Amino acid sequence: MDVILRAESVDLSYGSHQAVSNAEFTLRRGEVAAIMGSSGSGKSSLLYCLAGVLPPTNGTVTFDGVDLSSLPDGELSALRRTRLGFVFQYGELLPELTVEENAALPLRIAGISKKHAHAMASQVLGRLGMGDLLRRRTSKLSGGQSQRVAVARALVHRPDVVFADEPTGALDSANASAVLEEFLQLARRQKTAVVIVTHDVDVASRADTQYTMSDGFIAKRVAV
Ligand SMILES: Nc1ncnc2c1ncn2[C@@H]1O[C@H](COP(=O)(O)OP(=O)(O)OP(=O)(O)O)[C@@H](O)[C@H]1O
Repeated sequence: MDVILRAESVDLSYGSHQAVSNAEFTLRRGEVAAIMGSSGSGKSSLLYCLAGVLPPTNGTVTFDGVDLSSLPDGELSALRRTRLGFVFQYGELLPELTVEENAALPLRIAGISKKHAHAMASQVLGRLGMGDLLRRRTSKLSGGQSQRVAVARALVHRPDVVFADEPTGALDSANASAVLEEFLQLARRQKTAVVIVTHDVDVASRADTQYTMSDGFIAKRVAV
């Protein structure tokens, strides 16, 4: 399988504090990688570098053969919008919009017609068991339902890579497990690679590759 994302000798410092040191990371198309480690070990910081959200202090991140630091800001934002997806712990939906409108947002921003965008969103939402709630405002959803909408929004435009930071951390364990299973199944089905930051060993056990961070270093890499 070809490599979609690669980090080489990546450091990230916040002022004098070095949060990531000399990270080497390779992600193939369709691969699921988990990043584990104790609180403050640098997991989110590494994820932000990989996602092109924060530029590394040293080293390079290459997406589909392109060094992210070589892209002007506008091109980097466009790449993030069109080829990447993001899921966070609390979903971060727009409460005034419906389930369908929230999930369709990446397509609408890309200029796709409302009709087409909503058709694609409702298909993904259906796969996540949300087909009966398309017109509900997201302020009226349970935590598990909200997280499914966040997953649908991250996958709807069939990105190459989805970055997920503790995506089910706000859910109870039964709900977390169900949402995660659906998320990874759908990602694998559409060959979207996933980088998932998690504290949960069960979550990491479903990945193809597990990275463990300690004090900013990748201490271990295991192919499951
Ligand atoms: N914006 C920032 N400014 C300064 N220091 C930061 C900033 N963000 C994170 N840090 C520090 O960098 C280190 C790594 O933080 P990071 O959030 O990447 O860890 P993490 O492993 O994701 O932690 P957690 O599991 O608690 O979310 C920590 O010592 C943290 O305090």
